[in-house]
Amino acid sequence: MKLYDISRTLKRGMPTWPGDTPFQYEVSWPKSDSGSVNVGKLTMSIHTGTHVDAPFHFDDDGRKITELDLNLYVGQAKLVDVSGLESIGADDLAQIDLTGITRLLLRTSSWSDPEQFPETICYLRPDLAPFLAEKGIRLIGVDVPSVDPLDSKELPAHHGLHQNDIHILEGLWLDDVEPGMYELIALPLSIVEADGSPVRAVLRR
Ligand SMILES: Nc1ccccc1C(=O)C[C@H](N)C(=O)O
Ligand SMILES: [Zn+2]
Ligand SMILES: [Zn+2]
Repeated sequence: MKLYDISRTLKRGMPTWPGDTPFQYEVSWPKSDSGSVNVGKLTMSIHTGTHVDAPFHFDDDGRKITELDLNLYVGQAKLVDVSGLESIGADDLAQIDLTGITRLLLRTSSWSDPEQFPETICYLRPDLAPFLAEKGIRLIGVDVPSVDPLDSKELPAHHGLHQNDIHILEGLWLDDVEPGMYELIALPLSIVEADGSPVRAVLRR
C-alpha cells in the first residue's frame, strides 16, 4: 500500500518561528573520534516543520505531550481543500460532510514559499472549534505553522480547540495529496515535559 509523506523535511536553514531556535543537525561525535560510529546531535524548536502542539504550549497548566491520547494520531482522516480562503470558520465547512469524521486535515495552500516563514497564513476563526466538536472531530491538521494568525498573542483558535478537546497538528505538507479519505499516522515522540513534538506524518489510502 502506498504511503504519502505529508511531513516537511527537517534541514538546516529551514524556516522557524521568528526568533525561535534554528534547526541544526550535526555529527557531533564522528566515527574518526569515537572509533566505531557517527553520532548525531539535533537542536531544534519543537514548533519546526510538521509537529503536534500539546496544550502546555499555550497553557501553563495544560497537558504535556506524553499525556495525550495516542489513538488520535492514528486512524481514519478526511483531507479537505479550503485553498484561497483568508480564514476558516464554521460557514466555510458547512457544505462538507463530516459525519463520522474524527480527524480533519485542512489544505489551505496559504504557505506559498516553503523555504521562508510565511508573513500571513489562513487561520481558524473562533466559531470553528465548537462546530467541529459538535461533528465529533478530535484532531485538526493544517498546512501552516499555526492555527491562529501569526501575530496573535491571545491564540483564540489554540485555546478554543483545546477547550473543545480537539488536538492540533501543524505544518503539514499537503501539496502532493488529493483530498479524500485516508488513514493518518502522525505519532508524537514520547518526550517528558514537552510542549509538543515533531512528527513524521503519512497518509495511506
Ligand atoms: N514557536 C513559537 C515561538 C514564539 C512564539 C510563538 C511560537 C509558536 O509556535 C506559536 C504558534 N502559535 C504555534 O502555533 O504553535
Ligand atoms: Zn506549534
Ligand atoms: Zn500551534
